[in-house]
Amino acid sequence: MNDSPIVVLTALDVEYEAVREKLDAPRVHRHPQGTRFEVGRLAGGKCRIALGLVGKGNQSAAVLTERAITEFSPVALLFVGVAGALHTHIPLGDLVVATHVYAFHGGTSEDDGFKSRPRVWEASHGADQLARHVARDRAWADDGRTGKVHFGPIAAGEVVLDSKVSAYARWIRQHFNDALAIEMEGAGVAQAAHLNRSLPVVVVRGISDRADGTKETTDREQWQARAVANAAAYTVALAENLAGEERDRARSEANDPKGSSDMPGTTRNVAKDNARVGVQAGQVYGGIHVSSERTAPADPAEAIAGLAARLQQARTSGQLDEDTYQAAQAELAAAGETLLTTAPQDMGAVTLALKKVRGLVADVAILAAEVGTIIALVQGLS
Ligand SMILES: Nc1nc2c([nH]c(=O)n2[C@H]2C[C@H](O)[C@@H](COP(=O)(O)OP(=O)(O)OP(=O)(O)O)O2)c(=O)[nH]1
Repeated sequence: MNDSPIVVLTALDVEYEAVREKLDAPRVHRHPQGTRFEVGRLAGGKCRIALGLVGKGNQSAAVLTERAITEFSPVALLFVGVAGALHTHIPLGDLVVATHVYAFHGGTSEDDGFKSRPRVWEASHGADQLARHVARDRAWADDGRTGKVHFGPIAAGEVVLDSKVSAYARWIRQHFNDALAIEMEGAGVAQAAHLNRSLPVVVVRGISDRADGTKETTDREQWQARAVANAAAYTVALAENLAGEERDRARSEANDPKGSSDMPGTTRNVAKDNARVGVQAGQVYGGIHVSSERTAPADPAEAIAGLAARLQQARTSGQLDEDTYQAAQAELAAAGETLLTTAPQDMGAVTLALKKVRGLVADVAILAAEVGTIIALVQGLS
């Protein structure tokens, strides 16, 4: 089953903290270029979240969204943050979920004035439907939250709007009249998701100011923390639902109901060494998995090299945090080196290093089992 996480991105520390506190013992996942993510399961839930901080603005949001997608291959991407309301019927603390995101800055300046050339990204149908379902269900608001969820366009630009009468305010009212909220990252995130096979993305914003000249006051009244707490509660419920749908999809793919009764769920043909396996079938129903069954190499050095590659994969997929990964690789390298320089009857040091690796990767059962197999191989040498 696909255990890819759902990536949740935020711009401000207050937003990051609101999501982080929903995670059970998150582990740091460090990208080689220094970006730090935290990966963990939702407390009391099944969904795995990779949480990141992209900072303010569409440009860094786009670059770091791309980075997060490459790093985690998520099943969906959620952006959680605060925003200014553009319509007076949306009170502070309510949520706006983007049906589409306008990048409102595009345009051409001509002799007779500025002409709008916006770009727009629409939420995927499935994600939009699920987001509305979670909003209706309101289980996320069980702890007494009162915020309402509104669905509509969000305008994303490069300025913090804090006026009702400025040129920007007039521009947005005139050209993006149906936008419910304004913020600074949605366009970058949506663009990056679009460039990655239109990965489903949902932008969730808690309304923390009215974009009308009173932002300083509402900020002082802690509306950012209050609004984003609502947004985070809703978002984690949405993440659980998205992950649940993904599990259902994977399960139904595995037990395809169209499968014929005389075809068993799983047929295993294992070829070893140079043997060949042929399959003849008129019609095959259900998911087909073609894979070579990995048989453990008999050579411990080869087995150690293979394990090093799988440690790297586990780090990339978020199963191992950066510090654990580095420590395990260091012990494994020591084991590999000692193996090459030590007489077969004196393999104690190699076994000890491998046992340390096994302790470090104990949380990932398949890796721990693989280390166990290598230990047995090494012990067989002496
Ligand atoms: N464009 C825009 N973004 C907003 C507004 N309100 C709001 O919360 N946001 C979102 C998008 C940004 O991630 C972030 C900007 O808010 P901020 O509090 O950091 O803005 P600021 O630069 O005035 O804050 P400060 O550091 O000067 O205190 O919050 C708004 O009215 N316009």
